[in-house]
Amino acid sequence: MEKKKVDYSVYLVTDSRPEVLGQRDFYTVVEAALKGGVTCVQLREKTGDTGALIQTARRLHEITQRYQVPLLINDRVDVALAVNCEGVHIGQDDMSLPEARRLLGPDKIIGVSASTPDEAREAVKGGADYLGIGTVYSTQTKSNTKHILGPEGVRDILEAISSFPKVRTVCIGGINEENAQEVLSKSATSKRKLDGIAVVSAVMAASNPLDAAKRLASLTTFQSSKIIGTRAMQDVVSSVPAIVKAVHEQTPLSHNMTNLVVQNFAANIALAIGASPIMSNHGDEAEDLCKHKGSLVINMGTVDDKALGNYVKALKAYNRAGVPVVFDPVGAGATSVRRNALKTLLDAGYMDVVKGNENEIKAVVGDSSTQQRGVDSSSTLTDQEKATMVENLARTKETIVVMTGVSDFVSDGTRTLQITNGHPYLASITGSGCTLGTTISAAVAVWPEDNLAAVVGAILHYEIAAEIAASRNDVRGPGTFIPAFIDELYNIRQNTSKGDLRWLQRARVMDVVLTTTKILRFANALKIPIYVTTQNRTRLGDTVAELKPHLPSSLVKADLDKTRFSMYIPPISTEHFPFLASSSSPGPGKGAEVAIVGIESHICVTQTALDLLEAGYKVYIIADGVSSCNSAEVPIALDRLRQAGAVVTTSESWMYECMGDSGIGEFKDVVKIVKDTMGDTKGVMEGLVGGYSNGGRVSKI
Ligand SMILES: Cc1ncc(COP(=O)(O)OP(=O)(O)O)c(N)n1
Ligand SMILES: Cc1nc(C(=O)O)sc1CCOP(=O)(O)O
Repeated sequence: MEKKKVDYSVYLVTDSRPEVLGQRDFYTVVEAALKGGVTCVQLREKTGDTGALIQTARRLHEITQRYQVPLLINDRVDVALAVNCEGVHIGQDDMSLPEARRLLGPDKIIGVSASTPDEAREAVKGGADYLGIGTVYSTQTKSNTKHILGPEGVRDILEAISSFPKVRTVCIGGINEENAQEVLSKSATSKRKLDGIAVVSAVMAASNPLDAAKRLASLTTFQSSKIIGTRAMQDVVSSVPAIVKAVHEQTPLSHNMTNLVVQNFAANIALAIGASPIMSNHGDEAEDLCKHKGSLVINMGTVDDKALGNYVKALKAYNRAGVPVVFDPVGAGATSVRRNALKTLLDAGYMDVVKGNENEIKAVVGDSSTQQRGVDSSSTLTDQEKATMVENLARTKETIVVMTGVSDFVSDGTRTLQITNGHPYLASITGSGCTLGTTISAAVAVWPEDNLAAVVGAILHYEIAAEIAASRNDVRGPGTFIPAFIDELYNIRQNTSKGDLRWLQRARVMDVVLTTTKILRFANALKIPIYVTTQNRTRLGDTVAELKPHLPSSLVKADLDKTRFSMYIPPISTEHFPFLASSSSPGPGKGAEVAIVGIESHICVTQTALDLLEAGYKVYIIADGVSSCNSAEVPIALDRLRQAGAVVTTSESWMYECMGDSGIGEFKDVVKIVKDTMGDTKGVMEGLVGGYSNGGRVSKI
């Protein structure tokens, strides 16, 4: 058994104690686990004399050999030598690694336990073949565990050994069917991920060890490259340089099954961004190609029956290998042939990213209201509707959805971003949408920990290159744009690899405005007056476009530009909200309530709230509707305002407080708003739990 080829994906560590095994026969249980798909076995016996241990090891080795699975002995080099099995696993307090290597020789496997980055570094430098990284979660199986690492601690260790690509890694401690995928995906870094999970009780104590092993094997094989969780938009954008650099350094294989029109262009784009393209439309080749751990693009631009069969074969092969697939349903709504092809492909497997223009995404959703003409990209939806469509689709399909257009919308079902980079020349050349798919494929291949960030990175790389190319003096139209575009894709990745990130200053990414939209829809339903201000409009920009449909003139009582940080400026302060204690002018009256949403909680929101409180008003701060460029400012500002007498609450809580009674006529409308925005609210609130708000604001970088 060649040690380099050992599969560590489902690593069984045995335990023959009755509290784990019950009355069952030890060998029968291990053999059932092997039948279920265990790929490596460690004999771990903490008691008993050496003679008995050698006997057990010898018998177990006969079994594991039949399944061509390596047997390793926990702690005991002497026993491994006596039975001539494949190797040992040693802990930090056991025989030293150099001594074990001296006794076992270069061909035997030596695994070493690591619970810190230092221990891991030392073990890999000392020549360990694999690391057992633990303890991940608390466990009943081992009493003297040191640190509970969680997936993040495992990730730190993987990070620490990123320059040792040959050493293999498994995690151990409390791993089971429930948490296996989470650990595998959350611990992955851009450079490496775990090679497997090591379990004791999840198999040894399972009522059906064969099925338990089978399920664990399927979880590790289908290790998805996506993580659903909420991070601030800034986190997504801050990963972009590392993503572009990772493509440059890792040269991932981008396997394109694409239409005849763009094959050559797609290969050139892949090379320009640093990927390694292969244009293979033969489904049977996928089985070999997916082993390179790159990614697959299925672009159904010139689909026919034969092509469809090939796509299905390739999709299944990549899914089996857990390697990402980017799907471009070109022209999906145009003909019944394409609609059927779309259905076949969606039923055949899992797509990590679905990318299309508005009509194509509508076809994926199953909306046949628009008859698509060819592969055109006409638009009937508002930005808000597009954002909602990609978000809902991403949530139901548990994938990343990209809707391209003048603005691109990207969502993982929780985080929804709008990107407004690019240049009209992209719409004047053939294959620009298709080759964006190629660019995305390279990014998701190197950035498994966050597919959304990978997709955003790819879009920014692609669209900013287009902007820079279009602004060059030598570009006079779409024809001269193409070579300049390829050059700029190349320049961006070269510059990024040298740390020059000036290109990224052009990024225009917005978190789709979540809470403020909800609050405005609510204000519309209940006819609550709205006051709008902007801070130095000419320099910092107008109120964001997404909010405009929710700002009818009948409700907007003031829309002012200001330089003062507080919104409490004339005529708001003089006519609408006069100082209650001294003013005799008509105002909303004592006890009138004002809810505040908006940006820079520690500046404008704070100053406005303090002024209104001083003037005698009851002030609600909608915590999930305020933000700051520096997220650490938000909780400090909210604390201060709470102490000053403001009510700090959530959008939903405020809305129900305003209504007071489900008997009111508008109640049904409000419930609909709450339901429509449930996903947004969840995402924003998860951000808040992390200590800050990223909702209700527009952040530009
Ligand atoms: C795969 C794997 N990883 C870690 C351990 C723990 O080994 P060790 O540190 O020697 O502790 P004991 O379990 O032997 O007390 C392991 N056995 N296997
Ligand atoms: C053998 C072992 N080593 C650990 C470490 O942290 O190094 S935890 C552990 C026991 C793992 O058992 P279970 O999968 O039943 O939780």
